[in-house]
Amino acid sequence: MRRVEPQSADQRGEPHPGRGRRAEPVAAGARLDRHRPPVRARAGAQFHLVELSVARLHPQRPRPAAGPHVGIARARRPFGRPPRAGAVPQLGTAVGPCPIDLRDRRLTDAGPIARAIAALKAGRAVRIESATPMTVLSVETATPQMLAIADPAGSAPLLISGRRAAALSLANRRDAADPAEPVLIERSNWLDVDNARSLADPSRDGSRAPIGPLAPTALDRPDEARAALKLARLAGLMPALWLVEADTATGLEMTALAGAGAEVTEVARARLPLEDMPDTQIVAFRASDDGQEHVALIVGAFGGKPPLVRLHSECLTGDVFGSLKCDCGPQLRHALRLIAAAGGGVLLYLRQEGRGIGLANKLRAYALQDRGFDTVDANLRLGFADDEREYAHAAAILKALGIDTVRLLTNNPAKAVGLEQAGIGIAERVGHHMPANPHNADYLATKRARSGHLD
Ligand SMILES: Nc1nc2c(ncn2[C@@H]2O[C@H](COP(=O)(O)OP(=O)(O)OP(=O)(O)O)[C@@H](O)[C@H]2O)c(=O)[nH]1
Ligand SMILES: [Zn+2]
Repeated sequence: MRRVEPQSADQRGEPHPGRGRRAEPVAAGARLDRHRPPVRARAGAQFHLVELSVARLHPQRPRPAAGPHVGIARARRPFGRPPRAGAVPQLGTAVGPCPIDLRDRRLTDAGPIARAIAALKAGRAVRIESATPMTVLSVETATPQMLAIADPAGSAPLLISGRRAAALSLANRRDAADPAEPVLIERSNWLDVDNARSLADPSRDGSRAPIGPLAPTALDRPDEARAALKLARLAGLMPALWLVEADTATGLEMTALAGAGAEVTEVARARLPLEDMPDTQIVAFRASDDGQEHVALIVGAFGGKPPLVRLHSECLTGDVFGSLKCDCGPQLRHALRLIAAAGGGVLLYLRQEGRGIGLANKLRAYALQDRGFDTVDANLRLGFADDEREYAHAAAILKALGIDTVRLLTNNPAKAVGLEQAGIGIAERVGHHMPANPHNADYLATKRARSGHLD
């Protein structure tokens, strides 16, 4: 195992104190694949996540050399903890350098869910460890070779979301036709990697030759199946997984814990003068569970009454490219102007692209909209709920900034409810309407008619 040498201790007090300081050797026996005690998942079930490497699944293959690793700084007093009342950093306040407790850690020592997400995206198997473990591979990313290694008997069934099953007209053939419940489809010899992908991908619904018969079968581990499908969503993948039975005795490569709660850590802060808002700071927060990096823009100085806060969900197409299909770009810029006009407040830029289904899935939804589906039905057809966003990270960031009650800028009551359930008081909901254009008028009407958005 190769390790980057620690830097000398005399760097203390220099502009980046602590970086590389006091790196300690890895404790004897410390291994990536060590088991840690389980923690209670938010849903109430106890899971570990285990990534299975090709090397472990296929012992004849030579193991790659251990990669280089460096120490990663960790704040002694996590920034994620709320500061004292009245101690909200104001503009102009120097932030940092902060005391850091440097542990020697692998760069891959990210949150457990983050590692499982990376594994699924890379086409590797992830085991959801519980009393009845479940090992899955993404239908979207697993190669035929990987599937053959993880499932040499070729018997792995296909796990899809209940909503996708309904779109495939399988719902009425299940015991419980609850769209939130995953569905397991029996393996048959025609169900190969390509056919499974075309089953999962609604853009191929109209073009693929009929495939089947599809035989839904009993699902004995619904909690694990739901957790696995949620992981696929967090990875921005289609909700379809191969359920493989790998050798659990020797298959461990990397152990992680799921459901560690919604902790966030402030990782960087800087001034970011914006047009007409020179007194703005940008703060990056990293979530401990899925590793997602969210951003807070602190505009002006706020204090006293509950600040005006906007939770903006990432929309690459609208925010960056100025897409006319939605109202995100104008909403983002107008929210900042409103916050500045109110004397200060916070905009959270949350990495919830596509209402929580990820960019590729949102673009799949757009392709369905090109074929006549509205924004809600497109999500359902893909196998997702209309809105998959959660607000625990947003609430944790607000608390880290010393905010526990807000005036929330939104037309979406579900957003206010979600934030309130995550522990933030809503003193007032402030409407946030943008004029419609010919390309988004139907979209905005659908959100009012079907998603509960207020006029
Ligand atoms: N899945 C999907 N996501 C979309 C679509 N159009 C925009 N989005 C995403 O929706 C999110 C913005 O949410 P909106 O529903 O416009 O607004 P809201 O946040 O619910 O409500 P407001 O607070 O009133 O703006 C962003 O993450 C966009 O990427 C779409 O057609 N399908
Ligand atoms: Zn948008």
